[in-house]
Amino acid sequence: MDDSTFTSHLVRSSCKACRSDAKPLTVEALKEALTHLPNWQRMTVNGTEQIKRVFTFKNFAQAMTFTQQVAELAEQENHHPAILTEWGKVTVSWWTHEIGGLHQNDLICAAKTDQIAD
Ligand SMILES: C[C@H](O)[C@H](O)[C@H]1CNC2=NC(N)=NC(=O)C2=N1
Repeated sequence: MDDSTFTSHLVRSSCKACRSDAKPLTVEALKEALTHLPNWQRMTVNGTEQIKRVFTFKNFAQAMTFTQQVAELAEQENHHPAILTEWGKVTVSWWTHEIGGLHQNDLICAAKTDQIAD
């Protein structure tokens, strides 16, 4: 599957309400997904797997506008990231609190975050 087919499927999806017994992404599914979302990096924070991307901007105001757009996405999807807004730079991290790890919802939100930045 090419990148745009994979990511346009994610962008057209919506987050599902996630319970603590929801299935985390398998290692293979995550690896495959990240080949199509190449700007996102896996990382582990206090034992929790997350995906993170740094977005760059010309100034603080543009970084803040993007931050607000990501906040609106989070409210629409009822799925919420960690966001660090700095001068010219916004760091967005997605993971699923309910399962303490990565879920399909995080891929959907990563693809939608990319779309906001494009
Ligand atoms: C009760 C409410 O639906 C949940 O707390 C939602 C809200 N936003 C969320 N955001 C994220 N990233 N993970 C969650 O598990 C989550 N759960």
